[in-house]
Amino acid sequence: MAQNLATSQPSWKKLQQLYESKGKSLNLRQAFQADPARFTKYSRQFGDAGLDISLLLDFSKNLIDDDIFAELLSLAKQADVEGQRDAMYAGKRINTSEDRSVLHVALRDLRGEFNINEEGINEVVPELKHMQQFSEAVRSGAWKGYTGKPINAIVNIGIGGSDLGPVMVTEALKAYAKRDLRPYFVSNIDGTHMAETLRECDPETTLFIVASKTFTTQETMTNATTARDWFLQSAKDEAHVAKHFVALSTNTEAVTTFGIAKENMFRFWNWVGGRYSLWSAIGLSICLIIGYDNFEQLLEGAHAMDKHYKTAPLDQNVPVLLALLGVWYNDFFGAQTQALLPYDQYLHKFADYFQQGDMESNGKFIAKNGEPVGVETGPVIFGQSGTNGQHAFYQLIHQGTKIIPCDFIAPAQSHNPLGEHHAILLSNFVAQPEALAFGKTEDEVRAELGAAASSNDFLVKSKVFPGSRPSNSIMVKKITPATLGALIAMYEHKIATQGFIWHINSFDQMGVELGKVLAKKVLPILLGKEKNDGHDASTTGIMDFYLSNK
Ligand SMILES: O=P(O)(O)OC[C@H]1O[C@H](O)[C@@H](O)[C@@H](O)[C@@H]1O
Repeated sequence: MAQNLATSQPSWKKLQQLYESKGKSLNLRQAFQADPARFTKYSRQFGDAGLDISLLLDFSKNLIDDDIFAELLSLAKQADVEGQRDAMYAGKRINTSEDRSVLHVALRDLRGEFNINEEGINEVVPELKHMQQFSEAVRSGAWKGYTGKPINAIVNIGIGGSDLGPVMVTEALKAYAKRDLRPYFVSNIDGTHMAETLRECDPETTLFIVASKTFTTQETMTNATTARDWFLQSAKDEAHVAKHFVALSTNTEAVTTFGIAKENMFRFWNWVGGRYSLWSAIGLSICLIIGYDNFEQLLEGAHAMDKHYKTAPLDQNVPVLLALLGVWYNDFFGAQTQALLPYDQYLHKFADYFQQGDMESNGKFIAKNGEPVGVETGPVIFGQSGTNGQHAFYQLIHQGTKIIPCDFIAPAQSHNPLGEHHAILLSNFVAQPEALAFGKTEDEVRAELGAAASSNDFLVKSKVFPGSRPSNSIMVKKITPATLGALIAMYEHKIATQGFIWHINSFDQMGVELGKVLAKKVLPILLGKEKNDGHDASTTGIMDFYLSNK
């Protein structure tokens, strides 16, 4: 099995040589001067006329040339990205540690085009119908609270994948939101999160959605119990819970034990990973806020990207190209991070969402064969909506000592075309990658400063931008539900492709377990039910401090 490790691919060694011989010193000014066709060569478009999706990926400002690009594509071939991708679409149990198939693509395959055969697949469309009926009843006011009033606040109680997707998408598609239905998302076990939310809610008009794949997550169960207690303080009668609490889960037994009726449960299946679950029943809050038809458009947009990823040749395949460029920096340049920089205020949660999407998927040190992976795996994802990031951390991206590959993302059309705002926003979206790629030389700085340059050499040096700092520019026509669906699916497939190359299992998340187990062990000490012993000196010291200060 060792031959499956990324380092055993012949192209891995060739890429190392290419990095040494020219990658690390590649100069983007010279590359663009030498090749007038560079943009044409290193950009791709993805579109779907029916869904009105147009997407441009310009990857010409990357530290690649034709040899490097060809070798990256060979790496994808040698790592059998296509075979692993096909196994995913075929419902093979590619999540080998948990012996599960990985079928979020099935959630978006409403017409059964992928012919996937797995338990539960036939229930996808009926479950969507259930979501449609329920969301329409709530939105129209036909669904009434226990005193006969319509619902005006939705509180989604969930964490991780049962929170981040709905939060990100409802924010991203706020332009489509029903404004008299206020969305809240309570995730943190910190009582403040629930308390502050409840302060703004009325028990007579609030709908709680308890979202948890497993329905055992401590934060979610504790928050849901607190919400139910709060509700019952007013409603008194447990029979009213049915009008105000619904559950999204794979665990019917735990849902009914919690007291939520079966008909108020929206199901999904264990082949839906938490961080890929916004497309399932976990998306109910999205349906409620933007309406079912828009939710379906989101699914259709993702499906269009799923078809592209499944069928486009590697050198035309947008998620594959993004993945290969990421591997190039992550594994050969030693880049530790990847910045996601959407120039769209509605996408202000995009980077937060893909922190889980990427870091939980690819933060792995063991390869699928049980050996140490031997290469650098997933990057640290961070980001911020433009232009805010520019005034916060871009200094380091432009002039720091680290290489930070950036994805700049922007829509051509704004939902809020106020005066010149959008043109100004886009001028920054265009200028930042340009500045990163081409920089400013010492000669240029001297020419600009004139006489002042000769008296202050440090000033001159401080104003130099080294350039040749890599970025992708991704432009879409507009952030519609379908386009957003395609964008999210694009990154999902990018992440999966990298996992395929690194030969890791991108679909489990064992790394979240140990902390949870230890928290359960120390809780009785913090509650004063057990003595503070049995732990290391540091852990004991922290708990002592807490116990004497609480
Ligand atoms: O939906 P659940 O089961 O409550 O899980 C919530 C989250 O828990 C853990 O942190 C991980 O398993 C995540 O992948 C998951 O999204």
